[in-house]
Amino acid sequence: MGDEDWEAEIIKPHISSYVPVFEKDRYSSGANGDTFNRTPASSSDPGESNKRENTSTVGGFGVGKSFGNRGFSNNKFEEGDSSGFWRESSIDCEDNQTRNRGFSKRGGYQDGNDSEALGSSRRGGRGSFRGCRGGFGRGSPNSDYEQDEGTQRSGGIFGSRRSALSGAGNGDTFQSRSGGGSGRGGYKGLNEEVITGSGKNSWKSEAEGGESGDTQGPKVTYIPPPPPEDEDSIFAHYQTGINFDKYDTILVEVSGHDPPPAILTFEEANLCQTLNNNIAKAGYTKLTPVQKYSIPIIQGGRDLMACAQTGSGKTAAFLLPILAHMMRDGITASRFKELQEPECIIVAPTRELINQIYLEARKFSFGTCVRAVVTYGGTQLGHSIRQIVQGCNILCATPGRLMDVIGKEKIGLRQVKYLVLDEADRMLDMGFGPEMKKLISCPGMPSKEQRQTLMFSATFPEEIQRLAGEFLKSNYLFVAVGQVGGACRDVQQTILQVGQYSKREKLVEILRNIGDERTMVFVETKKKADFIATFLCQEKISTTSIHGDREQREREQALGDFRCGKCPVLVATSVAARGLDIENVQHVINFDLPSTIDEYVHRIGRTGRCGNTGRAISFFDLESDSQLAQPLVKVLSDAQQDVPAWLEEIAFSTYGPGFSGNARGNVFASVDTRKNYHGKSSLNTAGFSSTQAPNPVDDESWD
Ligand SMILES: Nc1ncnc2c1ncn2[C@@H]1O[C@H](COP(=O)(O)OP(=O)(O)OP(=O)(O)O)[C@@H](O)[C@H]1O
Repeated sequence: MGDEDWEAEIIKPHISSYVPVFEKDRYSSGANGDTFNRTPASSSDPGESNKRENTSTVGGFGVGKSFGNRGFSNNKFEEGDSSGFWRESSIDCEDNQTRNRGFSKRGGYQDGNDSEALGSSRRGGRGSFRGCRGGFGRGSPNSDYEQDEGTQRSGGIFGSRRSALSGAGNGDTFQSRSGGGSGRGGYKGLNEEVITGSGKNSWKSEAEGGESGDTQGPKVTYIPPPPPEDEDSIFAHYQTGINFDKYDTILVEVSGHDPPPAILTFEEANLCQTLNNNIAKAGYTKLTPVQKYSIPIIQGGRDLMACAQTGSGKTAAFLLPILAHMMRDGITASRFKELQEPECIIVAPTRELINQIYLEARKFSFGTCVRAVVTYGGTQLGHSIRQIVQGCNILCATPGRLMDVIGKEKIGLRQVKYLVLDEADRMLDMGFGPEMKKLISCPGMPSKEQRQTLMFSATFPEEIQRLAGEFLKSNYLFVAVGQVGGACRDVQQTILQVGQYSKREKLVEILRNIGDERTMVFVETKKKADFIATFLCQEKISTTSIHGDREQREREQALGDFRCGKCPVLVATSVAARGLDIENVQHVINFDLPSTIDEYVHRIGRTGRCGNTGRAISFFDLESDSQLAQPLVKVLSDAQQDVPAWLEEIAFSTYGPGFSGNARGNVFASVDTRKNYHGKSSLNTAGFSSTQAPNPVDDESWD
C-alpha cells in the first residue's frame, strides 16, 4: 500500500475518527489481513529495518492501515532495530528525564536523524506529518516522533502534527499549540507540561503566545466533559483489600523537631461534620499510616515531606487537613471574580493524575463552600479560565498550565497558604524543578515562611530531598512510612528473563492466561505503546493505549475505556506510571523495564492498592536491563519477594562482590537526609511507641 492508499484509507468514514480503543475486531488480521500481516519477529532483518528508517515514508498509527517504518510498514509487521524497538528515539516526550536517562544509561541514540530531534532542527522544517499521533515526515521519521507540545508551540512549523487527519474529518480537533515564535525557545517538562522561555517573566510567555490564540496556529480546543455531579458518582469508590489492616503494622519514622503525636482515628482529627460525612460516604472508616501521621502534622501548621508506599492514601492525607483548616477559617469561594486567589495550590506531573486529585478534592469538599478547580494541558485554556473565575479555593494544576493561568492574571498567589507537590520527587527533578522554582518566586507567592509546603511521594531520592529544602521551612517534618522508595508488599513481583524479540510472544501468552483481568502494560516509548497496542488488537486482545503523543481527548477516552473494563489492557508509557488509582488493576506488566528503580516502584504500584493484592511481571532483557539488576534485587528482597538466582548473579557480576541484595546500599534515600535532626520518633502505625529508633529500612519495619 502506498502513501496515497494509506491516506485514502484514513478518510474512509468507517475509520475516519481516530479510534483510541483498539478493539478486538477492528484490526483483526482476518479482516485486515492485507494491512497488518504479522511476520514473525525472527524473520525481521534489523539491518534492513534500520535502512528503512531513512527511506520509508508511510507513517501514522492507530487509524491508518499501514504503519510507519520500523513499525508496520509496507504491509508488514517489522521488528525495530537491533537495539530494540526504537529505543531512545521516541521515548515519551512527556518525560525528559526518562529520555535523558535512557540516553545515558542505555547508551543508544546514535542515529543522526534522531539526534536532530533534540537539537534545533526539531523546531522546523522537516517534512510533513502524515498520520495521527505522530505520523512520520519523510526525512526524519524518528525525530518527528519526538515532537512534543513544547516544540509545537515554539516552532509553529510542527503545528500540523495532526493536520492530515483533521483535514480528513477524523473528528479530532486540531490541538497543536502554536507558540509565540521560534525565538521563545521552550522545552517540555517531564511528564506533562511545556516549560517555556527564559529570562524575566518567561513564566508569562506561555499564556501570551501558547493558548491565547493571539498569534500562530490553532488553539487547543478540547474541553473535557464535566465529571458527573450526582452524589453516587462523586463518592464512588472501591473496596479496601484484605491487607488493609496490615497497614497498622508498618513502622513509621517521623524526623524533625517536635512532631505532633499521630492520631489513630478520624474522630481524633476533630474534623467538622461535613467533612466527616464525606469521609464516611467515601467509605473510609480507618486511617492509613500516612494519614495518621500527616493529618496532625499539617493541622499543626508544619511543613511536611511524606513518603509512603503506592496506593496507601497520600491524597487524602493532605486534602483532609487542608480542607479542615479551610472550613475552620470559613473559606468561601468568591464567585465571578476575574482574579481568583486560591488558598491552596496542588501540582502534579501528569494531567490524569491532577484530574484524579481534583476529583478527590471535590469529593471531600462536597457540601462545603470551598471550591476546587482543575486545569491541565491539552485542554482549552478558555474553558479552564471560565472554571476558575467562578471561584477557586483549591487549584489543582499541572505546572505548565498553572503558569499559563498565572500569566493570564486569572490566578493570584497572595492568598496561598498551602502549596502541595504531589509526586514531589518528580516535581523537583530536572524536568519540573525549574518550573517549580519559578512558581515559588512568582510575584505575590508567599515566602516559604508564610505558606505551608507539603510534599508527598512513594519515592524520594536523596538528591531530590536536598533540593526540596529550598521549598520547605527548615523545621519541616519528614514522615517515612515503611521504607522510603520501597515497593508495596501487596504486589507479587515476578521477573522473567525475556529477550527483546521474544517479548511479544510472551506478552500474548501471559495476557491469554490472565483473561479479562485489568492489566497495564508499560513500554518505554510512545511509538512502542502504539505498536504493542495494535499488535495486541491483532491478537484479539482488547487494548487501548495512553502516552504523551495522544491528544488529551484520546488519553481520557483510553483511560475511561480501561477503567470501565471495555478494554482490559492498557498499554502505557511512563506517563501513567505515577499516581493513577484505577480500581481492579490486577496486573502490571513491564514489557520494558524502566531505566530507574523509582519508576519501577511507581509502575508496579498501579496494582495492589489500598490493601488489595496485585501482580507485577517484568521482562528483563539481558542486553539492556542489567544496570537495573542490583536495585531490583534490593526492591524484591525488601518486599520479601522471591529473587531469581540469575538476577542475583547479574547483580553481583555488575556490581562486584561488595554487593549484597539485602545490604542497605544507597539505592534508596532510606531516611530523612538531614543528618542532625532531633526528635526522631518511631512508631508502628497502630500507635505503639518505640523508644529505639529502628533502622528505617529494616526488613521487619514493614510488618
Ligand atoms: N483511609 C482510607 N480508607 C479507605 N480507602 C482509602 C483510605 N485512604 C485512601 N483510600 C483509597 O485508597 C486508594 C489509594 O489512595 P491514593 O490514590 O491517595 O494513594 P497514593 O498513596 O497517593 O498512591 P500513589 O503513590 O500511587 O500516588 C484511593 O482509592 C483512595 O480513595
